[in-house]
Amino acid sequence: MSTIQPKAVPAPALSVLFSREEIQERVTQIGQQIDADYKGQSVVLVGVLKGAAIFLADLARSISVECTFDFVAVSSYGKGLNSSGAVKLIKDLDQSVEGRNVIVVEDILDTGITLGFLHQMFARHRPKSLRIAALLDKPSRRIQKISADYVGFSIPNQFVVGYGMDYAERFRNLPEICIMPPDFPE
Ligand SMILES: O=P(O)(O)OC[C@H]1O[C@H](OP(=O)(O)OP(=O)(O)O)[C@H](O)[C@@H]1O
Ligand SMILES: Nc1nc2[nH]cnc2c(=O)[nH]1
Repeated sequence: MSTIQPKAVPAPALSVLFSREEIQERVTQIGQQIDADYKGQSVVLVGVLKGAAIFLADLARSISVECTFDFVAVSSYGKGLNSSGAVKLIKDLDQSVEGRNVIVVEDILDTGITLGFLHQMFARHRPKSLRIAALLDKPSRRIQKISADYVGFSIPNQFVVGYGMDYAERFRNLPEICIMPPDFPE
């Protein structure tokens, strides 16, 4: 197993869970699946900031059906490893999605609280269709009953960083997805 050593501070190494090649291959496959599912139609990719930004950027370039982007932001986690359980909308959609094919793009589906909240909210906008693409899924952590239509990888209960995902806002720019050791200093 390969590791990444954070440079700024003396800290434990991060072990690589998925390499950039593995991620790219899976994102390409999801893009092909979306192309097949929405052939001849257009989609709105709605990214959930900030974690999904990099996945959305790669996924969008892996699909060839007509697509537009929008972004929402919610707050739920703060800076630690555990959810507060409360979701608040910080940034709403810029444009109406009524009658559109919406794909909500998330980096990770964990307790399901964030996507449960967003799914309910988007359903009220009466889209033509509403689906979820989550790069990572941690089914063992689920509190809210929700599943993604497109899943990159199903993973066990480990806190991960990289490819958009952070620990206290750090490591979002790692091209790999790495496991954060529980004793990592804040
Ligand atoms: O299924 P859940 O338990 O709700 O967890 C998933 C959410 O947690 C992360 O967001 P975070 O609040 O860390 O914000 P970020 O996207 O800005 O990193 C992730 O991006 C999801 O939005
Ligand atoms: N960065 C990060 N955010 C999360 N939010 C819910 N689970 C995770 C995780 O494993 N990593």
